[in-house]
Amino acid sequence: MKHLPYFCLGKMVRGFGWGSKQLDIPTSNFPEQVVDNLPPHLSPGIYYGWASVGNGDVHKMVLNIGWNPYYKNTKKKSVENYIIHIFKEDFYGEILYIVSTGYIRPEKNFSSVDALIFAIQDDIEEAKRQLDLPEHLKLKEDNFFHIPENKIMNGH
Ligand SMILES: Cc1cc2nc3c(=O)[nH]c(=O)nc-3n(C[C@H](O)[C@H](O)[C@H](O)COP(=O)(O)O)c2cc1C
Ligand SMILES: Nc1ncnc2c1ncn2[C@@H]1O[C@H](COP(=O)(O)OP(=O)(O)O)[C@@H](O)[C@H]1O
Ligand SMILES: [Mg+2]
Repeated sequence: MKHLPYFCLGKMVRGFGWGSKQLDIPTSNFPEQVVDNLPPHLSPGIYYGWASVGNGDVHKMVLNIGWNPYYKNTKKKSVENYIIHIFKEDFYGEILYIVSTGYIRPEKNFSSVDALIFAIQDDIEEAKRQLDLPEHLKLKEDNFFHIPENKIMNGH
């Protein structure tokens, strides 16, 4: 996609609480300000890229932009990341820095929660493979991940 890579950052907020409870795949959700400021040409769907919590280590991630059709969330567009790393605790309120480097697929509806989980696991495997390719790997070292929190103006 020609508008990638897409860089963005924001303070993590609470979502619907479905990610860890029902799917065992927690997703850190961006605030409304980030969702409303997405470039219009960035299509909803599943992406992969790199993420860092509060200037910490940079990890592989998968990103979902959309309306979670399985949960019939038609009202509120969400932008959420599963970071491919085990964290010891939650990090609500911290700043998440991400860069999306590639697109996987559109959001879909599923006939069961297990089918949704399998699809997300496939996305995670695809992300891991793609992000090892040099064109994606190079973004892991981008200076964007080292912007100190006190230098961030208006979320950019
Ligand atoms: C990589 C990835 C792919 C996803 N794909 C879909 C999808 O195709 N359809 C869907 O309804 N939800 C999809 N989801 C969204 C989950 O339904 C979502 O993470 C869940 O609703 C958690 O929401 P919450 O953070 O508000 O609790 C995806 C999430 C991730 C991280
Ligand atoms: N690997 C991870 N990726 C993303 N979020 C994680 C991860 N591990 C722990 N978390 C925490 O889990 C929270 C999200 O859980 P989730 O069940 O999706 O709830 P919510 O609906 O509030 O987003 C994140 O905000 C973050 O603090
Ligand atoms: Mg979430």
